[in-house]
Amino acid sequence: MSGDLLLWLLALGALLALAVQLLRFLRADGDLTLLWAEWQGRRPEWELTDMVVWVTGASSGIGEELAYQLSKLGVSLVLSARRENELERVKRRCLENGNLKGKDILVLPFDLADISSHEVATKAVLQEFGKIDILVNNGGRSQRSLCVESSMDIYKEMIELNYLGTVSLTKCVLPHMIERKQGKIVTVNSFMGILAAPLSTGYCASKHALRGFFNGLRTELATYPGIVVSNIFPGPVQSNIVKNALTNDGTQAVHSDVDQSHKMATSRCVRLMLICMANDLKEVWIADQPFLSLAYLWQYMPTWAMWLTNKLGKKRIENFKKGLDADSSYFKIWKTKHD
Ligand SMILES: NC(=O)c1ccc[n+]([C@@H]2O[C@H](COP(=O)([O-])OP(=O)(O)OC[C@H]3O[C@@H](n4cnc5c(N)ncnc54)[C@H](O)[C@@H]3O)[C@@H](O)[C@H]2O)c1
Repeated sequence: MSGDLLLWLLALGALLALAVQLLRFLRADGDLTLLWAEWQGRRPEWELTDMVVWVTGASSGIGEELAYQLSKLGVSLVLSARRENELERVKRRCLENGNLKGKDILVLPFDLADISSHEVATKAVLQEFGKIDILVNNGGRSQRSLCVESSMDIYKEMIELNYLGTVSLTKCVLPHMIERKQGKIVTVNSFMGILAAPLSTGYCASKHALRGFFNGLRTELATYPGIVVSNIFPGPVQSNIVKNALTNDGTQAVHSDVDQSHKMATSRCVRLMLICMANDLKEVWIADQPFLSLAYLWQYMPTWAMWLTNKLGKKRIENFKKGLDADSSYFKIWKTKHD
């Protein structure tokens, strides 16, 4: 074989490999480290058993699904949110479908925004189970309103609930983890903590603040390698987040029956969250395309990303003004199903 032909064949092979990787990326629903961990890393079924896991926002959406998947792993669960009856419903389903007994699940209602309740809640968990292995800071609320039309109450609530509530609960649990020199602090952030979009200025601010806080905290805990701080950044996921979002004057709600078919299935998002926890990953991105690509664009080519987001943002505002879910009508073609 001539040297030229060999070179051509090698180049063709490299191009094919590149095309395969590109196709893979187009179907990816998580960042590359996370997908590698899913393929080659530790399984949640091996790593997360016999642990005490405290999940906030466990009455709905991502937190509720997390409770169901964790209950199958044989952990002890603490379920928190404000509504006790909803938490009891989740507990019943965990017992029906999981491997747990009644004594393995503590229902602990409290308001995340009421930081005076956090110390008492933490003591209650320690009294019941004697330790906290994983704190999942998941509880939170979104926003659907334009800045010029939003009252300051919205910005106050976003910061008090999403940011200060999470910081406060973490500060209550931290001394216990430091004493044991181990633990995982897992925070459900959002793509809105990496990028930004119209209608969510207060929400974006609270999630960007969380990213800064936990990245800073991790550096302070460098002398405790057994304490892992993980930030999880999901894109759009099926849940009640839009239904419960704060609007202009701080009252509920956008609209009750939103089409969520363009969003990632809650079960898939939670499975990837468990992979993150089992492998002690520090930052993970979870989203279907094209949302995932948008995060990469914001990270590596911010000026282009902002130009594109402005274009898409116009449609987002139009949708909102028509009473549709802001993202519902223009990302459907990319939907990939995982259920
Ligand atoms: N669903 C998405 O598209 C998406 C995307 C990125 C990030 N997130 C984040 O995921 C987390 C869970 O949201 P979700 O999508 O499951 O929404 P959801 O509305 O279905 O669930 C939110 C949970 O937080 C609880 N909560 C709200 N306010 C509270 C308060 N004051 N005190 C205690 N608990 C409170 C709710 O009761 C509920 O259990 C949130 O932090 C959200 O910002 C969601």
